[in-house]
Amino acid sequence: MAESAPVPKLVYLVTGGCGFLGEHVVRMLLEREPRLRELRVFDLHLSPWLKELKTGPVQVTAIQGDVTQAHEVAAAMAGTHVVIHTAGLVDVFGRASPETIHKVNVQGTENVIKACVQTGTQFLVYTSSMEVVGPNVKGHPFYRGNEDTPYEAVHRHPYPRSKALAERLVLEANGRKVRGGLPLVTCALRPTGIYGEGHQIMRDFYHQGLRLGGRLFRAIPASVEHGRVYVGNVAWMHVLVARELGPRAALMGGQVYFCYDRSPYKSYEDFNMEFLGPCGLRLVGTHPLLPYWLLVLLAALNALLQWLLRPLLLYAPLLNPYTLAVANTTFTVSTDKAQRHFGYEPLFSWEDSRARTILWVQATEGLAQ
Ligand SMILES: NC(=O)C1=CN([C@@H]2O[C@H](COP(=O)(O)OP(=O)(O)OC[C@H]3O[C@@H](n4cnc5c(N)ncnc54)[C@H](O)[C@@H]3O)[C@@H](O)[C@H]2O)C=CC1
Ligand SMILES: C[C@H](CCCC(C)(C)O)[C@H]1CC[C@H]2[C@@H]3[C@H](O)CC4=CC(=O)CC[C@]4(C)[C@H]3CC[C@]12C
Repeated sequence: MAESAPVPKLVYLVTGGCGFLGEHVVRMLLEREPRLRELRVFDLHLSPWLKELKTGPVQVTAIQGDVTQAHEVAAAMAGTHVVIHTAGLVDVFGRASPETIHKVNVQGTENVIKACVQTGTQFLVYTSSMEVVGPNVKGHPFYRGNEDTPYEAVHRHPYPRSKALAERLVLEANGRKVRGGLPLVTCALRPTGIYGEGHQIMRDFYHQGLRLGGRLFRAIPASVEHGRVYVGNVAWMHVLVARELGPRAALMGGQVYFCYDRSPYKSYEDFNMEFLGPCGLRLVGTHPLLPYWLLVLLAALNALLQWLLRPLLLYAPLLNPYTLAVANTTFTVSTDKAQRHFGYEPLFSWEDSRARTILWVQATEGLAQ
């Protein structure tokens, strides 16, 4: 007898579902999670493309809400089986205050955990970050590391600090009893630098290159490798983890997984050129054009200007002491933990990921910045 299709019965909620990663998670769930009955998309700002999704067989419910408001989170989560918590304030440029970053990333995550307990949501997938590990303030390289590689994780910047605190809360919550008496099963995914369709910083570099007459200038030595992962593969990992947390709770509960695929190890700038090159940009210099001490000085000057100008305007350039340190420290992962624990294989090859990203950069040409 032919096997019948599974009856869709699960309700998922994606926080931050209108963000760069969140949108890919939402679309991936609709494409590849046959057990889905309803998908709730929770975000501070709802995107217009959500309307297009409302015509399919899965009920898509858009919920405008704020993760820092416990009652809004609890109301949105009532009756959900799985929550994928991607919402966060991704700010390493000094746009938001450290307090706001903490509030959204840590308190927001606390609210999600509390809501799981209160409403009986049994599965929580948290989008953490490689930044939870490093690079640390000492600039130690993390070369082809995995989830068990010893590394001195010391953070001073509000963003990695907030992600580390939030991740700890999520992992500690594993096993806590939720409403109805079942144990909460949690796990955290740590993407390295995500790239792909919708990546704002890639778009910024592209427009910067266009303004500079089709050129970008090398600032970081080509020998410094930076881990990158395609957004579609990160989304796919979230979908798989959410699916497997139930059947493999004993193995996966309370675990962390780096998000990885077969994107090549390269410096941040050389990697970007994989996409920006075919779009007509050129990276000038085989070595950094400015000496490192001068970049350090410029980064410090930017930080000072940011502080001085704050009462008048927001000055938040890409170069600051923190971004320079991250870009200038080798951080790459090499692991198969996700494959061993829940059968993850990248859904998109490097060639596909590259082609999709190039098409997207080309399509952004001429768009307002
Ligand atoms: N972009 C990257 O390279 C990496 C990102 N991550 C993590 O992935 C997650 C998603 O990041 P991206 O998609 O890049 O950022 P994003 O800024 O594009 O998306 C974040 C989403 O969260 C929403 N959000 C922010 N504050 C909120 C609040 N108070 N209540 C409800 N929604 C709120 C935003 O409106 C946005 O739609 C974040 O948790 C981030 O820390 C981790 C590693 C790398
Ligand atoms: C903006 C940086 C590159 C500019 C370098 C300069 C000024 C010399 O040209 C980006 C270099 C590395 C990026 C970060 C990294 O990919 C890890 C991240 C993980 C996250 O969770 C959030 C984003 C980020 C911190 C990412 C941010 C931009 C860079 C610092």
